[in-house]
Amino acid sequence: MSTPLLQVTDLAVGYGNREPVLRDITLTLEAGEVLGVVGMNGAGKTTLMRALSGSLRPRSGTIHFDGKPIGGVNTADLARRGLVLLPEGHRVLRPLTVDENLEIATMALRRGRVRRRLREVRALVYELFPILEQRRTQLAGLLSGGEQQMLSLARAIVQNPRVLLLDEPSLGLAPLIIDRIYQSLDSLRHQGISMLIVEQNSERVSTACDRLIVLRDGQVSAAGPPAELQGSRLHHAYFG
Ligand SMILES: Nc1ncnc2c1ncn2[C@@H]1O[C@H](COP(=O)(O)OP(=O)(O)OP(=O)(O)O)[C@@H](O)[C@H]1O
Repeated sequence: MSTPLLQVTDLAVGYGNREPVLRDITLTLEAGEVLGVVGMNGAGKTTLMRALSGSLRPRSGTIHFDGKPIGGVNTADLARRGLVLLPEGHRVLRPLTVDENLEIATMALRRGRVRRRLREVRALVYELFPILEQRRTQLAGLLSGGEQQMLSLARAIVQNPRVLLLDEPSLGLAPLIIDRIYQSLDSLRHQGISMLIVEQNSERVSTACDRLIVLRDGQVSAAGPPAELQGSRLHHAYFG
């Protein structure tokens, strides 16, 4: 079997001197796969994302990306290697226009050929989200919540990810907009981007992922194909 893109083994993560929030976390993300991670409030989902994206150092255990250990590697270096986090909430530069938001994200890539990359990025992003093209000269802070989430996702895509870590991409959005976001995730998947999607509610992510992992109280309480994690099994995994 090929090496998984992400391999997390016996991971423990915590804050300060307190007891670890996450314990014994073992999971894999294969190339081309979409993995859903769900669980109720406080289960540790965001903490997992922080550990995977380099903002929290593991207490113990290992994280490998593309076969190499990455525990302790910082977020910017991980993004350059292709492991990119879309954090919770809409991270856009509110006083700048949509187009400027894309431009800044592209310039942050540091290497040359920014102009050419910017042309590619615009073509890709505006095909994925035609509404953003209509709004390209509008200030990001004046966009709707859904449009800000699209722009936030666009800024992540600019970084050319191999793996996208998405922390509650549907948070606070209307059902129609959530569908729009998930459609775009589906097309990114067809472009070869692997994803780990965290959601509090399993309903929407279950339709989009190959495998679902449930976290409860900092540990994996169930894992399997979404079709097998439903009803009382899912309820028990969430609540015990
Ligand atoms: N910066 C922090 N400092 C200390 N404790 C924290 C910090 N962030 C989270 N925690 C604690 O870690 C535990 C897990 O929180 P986390 O945010 O990872 O859960 P979550 O599953 O993402 O919840 P939510 O769905 O509400 O975002 C909680 O008990 C929380 O209080």
